[in-house]
Amino acid sequence: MNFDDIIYEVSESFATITINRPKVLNAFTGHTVHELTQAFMLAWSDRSVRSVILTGAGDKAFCAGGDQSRREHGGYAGQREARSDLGIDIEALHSVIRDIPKPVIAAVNGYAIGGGHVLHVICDLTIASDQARFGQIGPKVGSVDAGFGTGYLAQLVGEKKAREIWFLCRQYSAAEAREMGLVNAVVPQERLIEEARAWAREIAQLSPTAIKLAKQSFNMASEKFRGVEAFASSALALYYDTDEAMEGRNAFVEKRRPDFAKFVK
Ligand SMILES: CC(C)(COP(=O)(O)OP(=O)(O)OC[C@H]1O[C@@H](n2cnc3c(N)ncnc32)[C@H](O)[C@@H]1OP(=O)(O)O)[C@@H](O)C(=O)NCCC(=O)NCCSC(=O)c1cc(O)c2ccccc2c1O
Repeated sequence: MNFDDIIYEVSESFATITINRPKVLNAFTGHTVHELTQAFMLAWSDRSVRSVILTGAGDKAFCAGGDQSRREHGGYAGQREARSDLGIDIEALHSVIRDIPKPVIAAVNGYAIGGGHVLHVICDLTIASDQARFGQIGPKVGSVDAGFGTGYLAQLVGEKKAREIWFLCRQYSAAEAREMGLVNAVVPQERLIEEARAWAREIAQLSPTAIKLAKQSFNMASEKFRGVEAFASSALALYYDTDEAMEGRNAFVEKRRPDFAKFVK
């Protein structure tokens, strides 16, 4: 199947999905998210695929989140075909990554920021290049990924650390991410994809049914965040309609610091 914003490949026992918008650090639009969801569905139905590797094109970024150049008051422009009020069906993508009964390995080759960070958080396993950078950025650009991006993140790294990640919007190195339990392994950039493939080959030696049951069982403890995310998406659409949220988006596009002072209530 041909895609515009992603590359979908199957070889040996695994599928590799590459977000292919390197000029904008692999930031996603509604169309990108739709294609990613379709690719995961293909991998799900292909019995030769035993795991999925998700990565980004180029050597700078895994994914820098929502494409801010497409964002306007209320959501993402020109993408009203999406079911979500936001113009991006991100919940469908998050759901398919969790529901596909095969391990999803994020191979993080650079920035995993904002909604791009949430994508790797949701993946079952994360292998990071030593050049990778991790962080949430919503409160700087007038956005928030509540649900898996907050609650499930806290399950992984602990409440204090998750709150730090969101309330300070700092970036963390691969070594720091490893230290806080956010990633499984760190390898030199040039070995990243080969390492992810080696993990995929190991998985292919194991019982697919046991893996499926294990994944579904792990998911149960965080299932409540799906409901939180649905509610949060509706809230986010209302927030995106405010001048406060637009100040964050505009500051990024205009390459200046945001000024949120006048929005304190
Ligand atoms: C990631 C960075 C910290 C990297 O900084 P650096 O200085 O190394 O690189 P540049 O900033 O110069 O970036 C190079 C080039 O890429 C463009 N770019 C980068 N990120 C984006 C982006 N997200 N959208 C559009 N364009 C982007 C940048 O403008 C440069 O282009 P030039 O033409 O000037 O060369 C830094 O880039 C950074 O902080 N990026 C912004 C990250 C960001 O704001 N992400 C969005 C957060 S909100 C979000 O992700 C989100 C998540 C969801 O789940 C949603 C769900 C539903 C709806 C919306 C959602 C949503 O918005």
